[in-house]
Amino acid sequence: MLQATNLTKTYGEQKALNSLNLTINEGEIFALLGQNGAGKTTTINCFLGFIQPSGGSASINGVSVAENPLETKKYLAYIPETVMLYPNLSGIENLEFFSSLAGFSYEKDELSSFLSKAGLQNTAHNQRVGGYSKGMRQKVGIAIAIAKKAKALLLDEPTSGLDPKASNEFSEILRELAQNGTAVLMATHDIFRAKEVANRIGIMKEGNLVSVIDAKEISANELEKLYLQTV
Ligand SMILES: Nc1ncnc2c1ncn2[C@@H]1O[C@H](COP(=O)(O)OP(=O)(O)OP(=O)(O)O)[C@@H](O)[C@H]1O
Repeated sequence: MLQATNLTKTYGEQKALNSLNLTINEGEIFALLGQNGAGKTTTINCFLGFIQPSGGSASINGVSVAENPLETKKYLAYIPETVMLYPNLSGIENLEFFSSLAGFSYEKDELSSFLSKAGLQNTAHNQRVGGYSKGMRQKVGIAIAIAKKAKALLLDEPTSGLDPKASNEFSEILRELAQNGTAVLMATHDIFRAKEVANRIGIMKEGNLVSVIDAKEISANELEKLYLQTV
């Protein structure tokens, strides 16, 4: 579903991303770990079409992002560290607006059911987003992904700043989305969360994907050791 082929991004002399080869299948959650500056956000931005690769390609559902950015955006949902929403609109109104941008028109009760699926408590659906906690805003981001029927979900440090319970709930919902066939690529600094939620974990260093590990085959402690040895 998500495929990087020799994907490279250079800034002057510096290789932010060096010939990345990676395939993430439907229903799979892939977590990218790596120090600040390792190339995680660059990878995500290439899939989003926010930056043009210097070489190689990123494709989604077999379609090249660089050649067909409008088409590939239809397959995608993106959750950054802080989901940007309109603070004066309610959760439902934000969801209505962002799903309409993606070409979907839903009744209020359908919008409400997407927010519930994303784990947002019913009492919050009609409240202004300006009063939401960070975790509640992230859940609206998930609801947008559900409403867009995204085939691929890209997340950049989505649980940073969430309390452990909110982070755990977030992971549960990611797993449900994956079970329904979504391919998930998540950049994170949270080794424990990566181990808990992902099927495979990649460790990046200086633009290179240096290890890819099956999450079932490693404990959180072993993963931390491997991470520290790698970066
Ligand atoms: N617009 C830019 N101009 C020049 N260099 C850039 C630009 N964007 C990113 N870089 C460089 O590319 C490298 C990879 O950055 P990237 O943001 O992908 O790292 P990251 O792994 O996401 O880090 P973090 O964990 O801090 O988010 C870094 O060395 C960064 O300085």
